[in-house]
Order: sequence, then structure tokens, then C-alpha cells
Amino acid sequence: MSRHKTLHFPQLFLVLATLLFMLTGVHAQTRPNVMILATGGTIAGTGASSTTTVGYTAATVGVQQLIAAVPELAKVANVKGEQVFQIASESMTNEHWLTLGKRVNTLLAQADVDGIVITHGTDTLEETAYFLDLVVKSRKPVVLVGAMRPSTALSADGPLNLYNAVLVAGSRDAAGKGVLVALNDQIHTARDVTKTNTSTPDSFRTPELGLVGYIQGGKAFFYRASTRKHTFDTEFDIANIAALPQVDIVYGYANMNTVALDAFVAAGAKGIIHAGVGDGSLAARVKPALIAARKKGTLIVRASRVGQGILARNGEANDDELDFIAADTLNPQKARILLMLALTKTSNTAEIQRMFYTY
Ligand SMILES: NC(=O)C[C@H](N)C(=O)O
Repeated sequence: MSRHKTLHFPQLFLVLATLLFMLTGVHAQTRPNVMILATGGTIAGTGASSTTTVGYTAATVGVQQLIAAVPELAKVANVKGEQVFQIASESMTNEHWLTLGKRVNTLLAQADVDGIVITHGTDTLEETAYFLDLVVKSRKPVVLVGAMRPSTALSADGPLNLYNAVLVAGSRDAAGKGVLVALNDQIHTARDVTKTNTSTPDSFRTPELGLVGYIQGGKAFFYRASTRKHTFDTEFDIANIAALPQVDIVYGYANMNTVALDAFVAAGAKGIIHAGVGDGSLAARVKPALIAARKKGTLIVRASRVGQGILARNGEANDDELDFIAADTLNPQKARILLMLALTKTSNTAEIQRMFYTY
């Protein structure tokens, strides 16, 4: 009788099955648990043909289909999908933001969630990202991702963007860096990224201050981090907020008048962002209307339509005397978000100016 006891099939099967379970089980435990929250956008869009890259329909593909289109996701993370909304992001509202922000905080408080990816339209992606940067109460990675081409297009950018976003959300190096935006193999901060092109895949840039990292070869590489407060460090809390204060933006241009400004104030805007020309300059015929609005209790933030550089307090206007707030380097659409959240805590201009120098 051979000294080696031969294994009969049932025992052999049991040994192999146990080994397989151990390998996949252990491996699954080492893979991060990443939630994918889908909101719509072009990443979920479909076009009439493979060459349709404009004039397609956004927000038609569901989250499970987005995940199924990238089977490689299963190799880098344990992903689960949740369809929070299904909209083109030009239709994003404050109510959507509050729902999304509360859902993100609930999920991140769970021990079995290591990071979150949010698929989103690119039109307002930078705004949702910054809103979350100010209200998420966690160090865990939150990564927003979109696409400039619909899922049906030749060289659709969505699938690889989604794969990369999940890599970043599952990366320990991404923790504590605030809400991030990952498209086109690049990683940007929510505070400083902006959409710079109407249609090309390299649309998301961080002018002057620069991106914070890359995704290459299935790994996230970071080179810098924001110096401003965010997420775990935020003083803003939306847990018990049902609605955000109304803040509107007036756009500066040659021959500007006060029709829009007056209408916003009459409609009860609690704050106005003046997206001025240059360094936030105030046209002679608009300045009195801004002063009058301030006297009625509307907060006024001087921002710039230029998109880069510091908007200096007491530069093109005497903010101390006018009791206005300077937007620092925030673009008008992000200044609006910070002012809305600031108004949930205070209407004191000095306090709000501190917030603009903090976040
Ligand atoms: N590329 C895109 O996602 C554009 C689309 N209009 C959106 O923002 O939903």
C-alpha cells in the first residue's frame, strides 16, 4: 500500500474549495469597499451613434450598468452601486446637494465603507465637489468623476475615468486630502478645480495652483495637498439643514446694468456674488445698487469673472467701508457655495471673510 494516502475526490474537492475560499476571501478582505453613488451626467449618457459626442442624452444609463461596463473594478475594490439621482448636472439644485451630502456622511460613518465615488455630470461637478468638501465629516476619500463623452461614443472616457476614480477612492494616500476630482488620469482638489473646455476630455484643470496627483498604471500618485480646511476640519454641518439660503450671482461686463441685481434682491436673495470684471471692479452705475442691497441686509461678495488670481480685499473697492466680502481665489460659482453655508451660521461679514480665508 502506498505510504501516501491518496485523497479521494470529495476530500480533494473540499481542500481545493477551502483554498479557493481562503484566497478569494483573504483577497476580498484586502480590497477596499468603495460605494459608487450615481447622479447622472454624460458618463451615464447615450448618443445616436458611436461618433455622437455632442447632442447626446445625458443621465440614461443606471449605476449597475456603469459598473458592469468595467469588470476590472472587481479586481481593485469591492464596489457597490447606488442610484441617488439620474439627472444632467446643469439641473443640480441645493436640494440635491443636501440629499447627497447627508447620504455621503451616513455611508462614510459605516465601518464597511472605505471610500466613495460619485459619478456626476461635468457641468456642475466642480460645484458639487466643493459643496461636499465643505460638509463631509470624514477623512475617508470622496472622489467625483464624470465624462466628456457619452458611454456610447468611440473612445468614451467614462469607463477608464470610473476605474481610476475607484482606485483613488480605495487609496490610503487619498485619505484626509478633502474631496477630490479625478478625470483624464489627473487628480484635482474640489476647491481649486474647474471645467475649462466645453467638450474635450482634458476639460478639468486647476489653473496656476495645479493638479495634486495622477493615476497611472493602476495606482494613484500624489504630489501636493491643499492648505485650506475641508471635510474632517469643516465647521459646517448640514445634518439638520432642510434648505440653504438663497444666494445668486450677477455677472460683470461692459455696459452692465442693475436689472438682474435688483431682481435678485427683490426676490429675497440673502447674498449676492458680484462676478466682477478684472479684480472684481464695480461699475459706477452698479456700485450704488450693491451698497443699497447691503444696507437692506444682503451680504455682498466681490468675486472675479477672470478665474485666476487673488481677489484682494480693499483692492478695487473699499470693502471695509462698504462692509463687503472678498472672495480670495474662489471663482463665483464656488464663492456662492461658501457664502450659502456661511449664512447657515452667521451674517457677520468679518466672520464670513474669515471663512473665505479658511476654506
Ligand atoms: N459632460 C457632461 O456630463 C455634461 C452634461 N451636460 C452634464 O453636466 O450632466
